[in-house]
Amino acid sequence: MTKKVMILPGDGIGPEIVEQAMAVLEVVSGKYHLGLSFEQGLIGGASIDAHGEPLTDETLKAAGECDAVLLGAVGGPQWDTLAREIRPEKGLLKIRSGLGLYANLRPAILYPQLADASSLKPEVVAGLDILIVRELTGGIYFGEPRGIRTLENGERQGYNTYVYSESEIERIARSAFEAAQKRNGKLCSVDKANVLEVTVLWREVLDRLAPEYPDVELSHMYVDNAAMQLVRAPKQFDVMVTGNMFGDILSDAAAMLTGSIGMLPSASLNENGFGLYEPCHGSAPDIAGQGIANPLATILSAAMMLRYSLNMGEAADAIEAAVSEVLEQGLRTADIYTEGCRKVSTAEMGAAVVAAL
Ligand SMILES: NC(=O)c1ccc[n+]([C@@H]2O[C@H](COP(=O)([O-])OP(=O)(O)OC[C@H]3O[C@@H](n4cnc5c(N)ncnc54)[C@H](O)[C@@H]3O)[C@@H](O)[C@H]2O)c1
Ligand SMILES: CC(C)[C@H](C(=O)O)[C@@H](O)C(=O)O
Ligand SMILES: [Mg+2]
Repeated sequence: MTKKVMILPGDGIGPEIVEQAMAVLEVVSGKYHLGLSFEQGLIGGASIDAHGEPLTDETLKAAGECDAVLLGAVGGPQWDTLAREIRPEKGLLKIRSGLGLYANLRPAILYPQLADASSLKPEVVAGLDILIVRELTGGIYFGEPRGIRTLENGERQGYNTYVYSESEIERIARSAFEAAQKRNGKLCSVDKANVLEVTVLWREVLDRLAPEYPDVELSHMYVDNAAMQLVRAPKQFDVMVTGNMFGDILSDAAAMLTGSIGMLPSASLNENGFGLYEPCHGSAPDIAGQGIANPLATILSAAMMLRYSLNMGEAADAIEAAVSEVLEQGLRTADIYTEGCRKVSTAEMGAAVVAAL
């Protein structure tokens, strides 16, 4: 039985890090007889250059017909001047929305070997293991109307709409409650219910569902406080659930607690468990082409793919153990480098994970 993975390397460091993750997948596929096969596609600027649009309908369809998708990153300054509709990031939004990938799981886990690389003091982050559950196909990212209009006085005005329907809130809330049940039974919902009606409704829906999950202790926090608490005392959190934009911002902040954004993987799932897997970071144009990007977030995303979408938990465990092993050996890409360690390139890090497997 073969499983087909759509590979979308994207732009910037995307192809560099995806190459390492594929090498890791090929090794585990052989070792654990997983029968993985791969199909390559274009997304982001790479697709704009080839087809004039950031994701073609054909690639979207092909991705949906695979068993899972592994993505690098999209975007870069060379496409910034294009019309808003054909920006590379639109390809990412199109695949998330087109495949119904509303549940974005972003685990921020501190590998103990990286305690010194964290932005916080080792004693504040030791043992950190947070799961951010971010709603990914709604909220202000997708709300209509949106655009830039000219007012009667000739001034231009930009506008977006922050909307969530009850059903959208309910399904992401259930994903978060269920995740909390599998972990430590603690769920913090993050909103701005002191100001925004859309998140008053968000809070109401969470409260309404809470009795169905008596083993989960639900709390609420305003997003500004949550940002502060994340960098003050992050271990108070276990599972956090929030909307699209707050989740985008909080997960980048959480990344630094683990040492680097280059360590944060993600899974984006639809209601059937079909998923797209990608690092939380972007295409890092400032270091693209230098061979120094950290491939571990992508490699860990590949592990999440094996676990969540392909039912290959043993191989996922092996990849995570191999990542831990290379960190134990003192290998560090530049972003997680601390004194006394050995600085390695993207390719060396990938090869070390393969060797550890
Ligand atoms: N999922 C995605 O594809 C995604 C996510 C975020 C940003 N973007 C896009 O990427 C482009 C650049 O955005 P940005 O600079 O704001 O964010 P970014 O995440 O690309 O980079 C932010 C900083 O983190 C560093 N960094 C990121 N990933 C790294 C890695 N694996 N190893 C080492 N260092 C790493 C970069 O060098 C940079 O200094 C933009 O076009 C943006 O829209 C895409
Ligand atoms: C590139 C952008 C559209 C994307 C987002 O905002 O979701 C990115 O920042 C992310 O976190 O995956
Ligand atoms: Mg982001």
